[in-house]
Amino acid sequence: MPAPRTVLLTGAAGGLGTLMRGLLPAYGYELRLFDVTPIEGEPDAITADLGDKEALREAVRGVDAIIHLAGISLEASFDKILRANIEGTYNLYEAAREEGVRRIVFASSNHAIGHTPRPLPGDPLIPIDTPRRPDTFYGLSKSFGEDLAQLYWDKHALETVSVRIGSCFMEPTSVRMLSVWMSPGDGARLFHAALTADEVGHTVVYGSSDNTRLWWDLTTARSLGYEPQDDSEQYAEKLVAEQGELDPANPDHAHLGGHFVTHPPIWPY
Ligand SMILES: NC(=O)C1=CN([C@@H]2O[C@H](COP(=O)(O)OP(=O)(O)OC[C@H]3O[C@@H](n4cnc5c(N)ncnc54)[C@H](O)[C@@H]3O)[C@@H](O)[C@H]2O)C=CC1
Ligand SMILES: O=C(O)[C@H]1OC(=O)[C@H](O)[C@@H](O)[C@@H]1O
Repeated sequence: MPAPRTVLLTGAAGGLGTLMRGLLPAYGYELRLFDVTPIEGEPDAITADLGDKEALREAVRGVDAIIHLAGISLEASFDKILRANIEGTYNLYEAAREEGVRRIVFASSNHAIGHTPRPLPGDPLIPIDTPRRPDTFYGLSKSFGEDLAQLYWDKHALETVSVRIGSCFMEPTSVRMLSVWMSPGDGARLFHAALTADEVGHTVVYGSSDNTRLWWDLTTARSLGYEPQDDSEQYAEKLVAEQGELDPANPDHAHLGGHFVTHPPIWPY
């Protein structure tokens, strides 16, 4: 596939979308922005809901690829998750199929496998083909998104890289995040690799930096050409001093999904 140039960025108003709006243009992409929340200073951004099939069809028309970040990013009622993440992602894939878009990079999440026990020091890394074990309706919607991506590859030759993102923020803010953090710079490197790698079919990868305390295997991400540059360990001393090391007897620390397993943060809207 020729390297994409015009890329639709859904969820462009959100935290990750804002970081990627800042970083991806340096790779030569022209971003078309889409979000239900208006974006200040971006008069050309498309302000629409993932439930608006006509707006989606227009938004995807003529783009070379899509980075799909839009949706509810924490736990919410099943009805809300159904509309935004399940139906919304389906609507996006249908629009992409109808308009002949060749590749989607899907923001999946570690919460699709959040109920997996976290590896203890010395245990093997979690492989990419570990069974899905969602920790929330939110994680379940990401599991659905990965299956939808597989269906659209097998049936319609629409390619996807599903990125099971750990935590992509400026800095890690918890001891758990030392294992799952993806620096914004590494996030942009990974999205760029996912947009440009040859023949990805449907490839699932973990999205994180090359953290000293990494829990999962980055082999499939690296196979796309991703070369992470960052490691959360520089933040470890401060965070461990404040919070202590993870305690395997604490249910909030026992699984990949952390407190999403026991006390998931609820989406505010
Ligand atoms: N930031 C992170 O560390 C991680 C993020 N992700 C995924 O990456 C994506 C982006 O995450 P964040 O930026 O952190 O979330 P966020 O909540 O800051 O941004 C999500 C954006 O999607 C938009 N949105 C929600 N429902 C919509 C709808 N029905 N139609 C159109 N737009 C809608 C919101 O307005 C918001 O701007 C999400 O899909 C999230 O599940 C996954 C794992 C970790
Ligand atoms: O596990 C995590 O830390 C992250 O996972 C996600 O899927 C959420 O969208 C993000 O807000 C969390 O911070």
